Amino acid sequence: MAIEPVNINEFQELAKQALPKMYYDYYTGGAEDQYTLKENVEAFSRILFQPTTLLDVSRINLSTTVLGYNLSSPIMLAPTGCHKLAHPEGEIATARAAAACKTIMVLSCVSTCTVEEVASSCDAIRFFQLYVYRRRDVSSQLVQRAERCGYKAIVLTVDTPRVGRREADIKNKMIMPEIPELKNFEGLMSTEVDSEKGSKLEAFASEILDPSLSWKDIGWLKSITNLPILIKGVLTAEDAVKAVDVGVAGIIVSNHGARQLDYTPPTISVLEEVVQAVGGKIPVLLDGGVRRGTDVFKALALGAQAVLIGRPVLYGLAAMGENGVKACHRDAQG
Ligand SMILES: Cc1cc2nc3c(=O)[nH]c(=O)nc-3n(C[C@H](O)[C@H](O)[C@H](O)COP(=O)(O)O)c2cc1C
Ligand SMILES: CCCCC(=O)C(=O)O
Repeated sequence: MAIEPVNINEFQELAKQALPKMYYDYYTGGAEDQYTLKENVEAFSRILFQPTTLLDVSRINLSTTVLGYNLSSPIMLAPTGCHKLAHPEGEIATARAAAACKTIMVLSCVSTCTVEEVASSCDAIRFFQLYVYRRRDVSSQLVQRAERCGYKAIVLTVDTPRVGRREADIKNKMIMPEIPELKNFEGLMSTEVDSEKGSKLEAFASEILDPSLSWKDIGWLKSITNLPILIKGVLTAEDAVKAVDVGVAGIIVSNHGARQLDYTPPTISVLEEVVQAVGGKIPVLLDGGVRRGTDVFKALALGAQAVLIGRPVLYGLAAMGENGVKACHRDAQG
């Protein structure tokens, strides 16, 4: 079916046609029953507008700022792993699209282009997403490399003490990280997995991720970087208050695109609670299920400074490379 995509769902269809089933399932899937996966999208549909009319909308301005950086619209690119599974140019194509769209790209630390390659490919504003490894020295070297090559903030993901049970990946025996290489770790840590059963990603992650990560480690992270730190994976007022107390620069309300703990609430349903707890002290961002402009508007109306899109970027990349990412960023406004 040759279609001219006009929205993210149509890009998803193109990505499905373009990708081997193993990779499409990895990108699109969620954890366990995928209850939260559906809810992330459907919870947006349950919020309706009460529009007022006869307002002058002849001049509108979608631009905003995040941590002082100017964005053309309040839609950033969420960190997602392994872009070379979608397209041979990998994260470089994504970064170029981010630069063209004047938005911020958050580079995943499980990327298939190195932090340096992405940095030198274009002048996109980049944040660096961090997982904390059992080998703290590997985490700190990555943070220092990101800082040296101009990343503007560290996004610490806190919802992944281990990788969620993604049943499609288990069935498919998902072979990432062997193909393609997780280039950031070259010379730092082996990415070979000694497991013939199930998802290699899950086996790899349980070997490397530090499940003891806790609030006290924010102090450690602050001690190794001067960059502002955002915490990604907050879903309650209680954690939002703790995040403010430990002095981070921002919060991302996220359930990891429903790939981690299933039966967490859809992100849009807890946004208001988090925003109220934060009380304007630091910016609150949101990701999870954002597929079009009305979703973005709902998140802003409930207090988010901006949103991030995860899968839409991968669908665009798989369908049409850099141009596809640009088109999906545009379609997320429409
Ligand atoms: C294939 C895939 C890989 C991801 N990899 C990462 C990652 O490396 N680090 C991270 O913090 N979040 C990761 N995420 C979660 C995203 O940053 C984001 O929270 C989520 O995709 C948002 O939901 P959406 O896909 O519905 O937009 C990943 C998500 C997907 C779909
Ligand atoms: C070790 C984590 C791999 C990337 C990831 O976060 C995801 O697939 O959701």
